[in-house]
Amino acid sequence: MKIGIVYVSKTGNTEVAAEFIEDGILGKYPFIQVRTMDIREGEVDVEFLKECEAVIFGSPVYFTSMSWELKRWFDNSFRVNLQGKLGAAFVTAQSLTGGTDTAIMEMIRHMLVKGMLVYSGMSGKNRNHFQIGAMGMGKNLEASREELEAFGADVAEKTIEISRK
Ligand SMILES: Cc1cc2nc3c(=O)[nH]c(=O)nc-3n(C[C@H](O)[C@H](O)[C@H](O)COP(=O)(O)O)c2cc1C
Repeated sequence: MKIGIVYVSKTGNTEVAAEFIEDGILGKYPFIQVRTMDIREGEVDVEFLKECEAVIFGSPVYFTSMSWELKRWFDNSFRVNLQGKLGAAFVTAQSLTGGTDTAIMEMIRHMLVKGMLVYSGMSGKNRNHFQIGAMGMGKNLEASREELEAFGADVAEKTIEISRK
């Protein structure tokens, strides 16, 4: 089983969040092959993505939107077929009310256009959080570690559940 984490990070926060999510997946499901892929570093491996059962997208919030680099990736990757795969989204931001929801919704819209099955990560430990996706506060990401790890584990659990059906 494979899960890809595709993200943009300029000052490192979203990268750390991606690593927390990866830790959360592997901490509970060490048999899953997880790859974090930084768009700015050209790390996205399309062949790996095609083999994934789930793909998690991450972005910093830029003026209440996803980053333009992730938008560009979606725009340029219309031939990357992710149909039927589970999708989930996370952002990092400076402010709780700084557009985290709107940025996540933009990412979700792109996943829907790709025919992905979108999952919020809202069950188990995150029952009262992450109603549409996950978020970490950029200035103190360590405070979000536990939630981001739980989000990763939760997405992995749902991926396993769906794949067994
Ligand atoms: C151009 C720009 C626009 C930003 N706009 C917002 C915003 O609208 N709301 C918010 O909460 N944070 C905003 N931020 C803060 C970033 O979302 C936050 O610092 C994020 O964690 C950066 O992620 P990175 O370190 O992975 O690049 C903005 C930062 C930049 C550089």
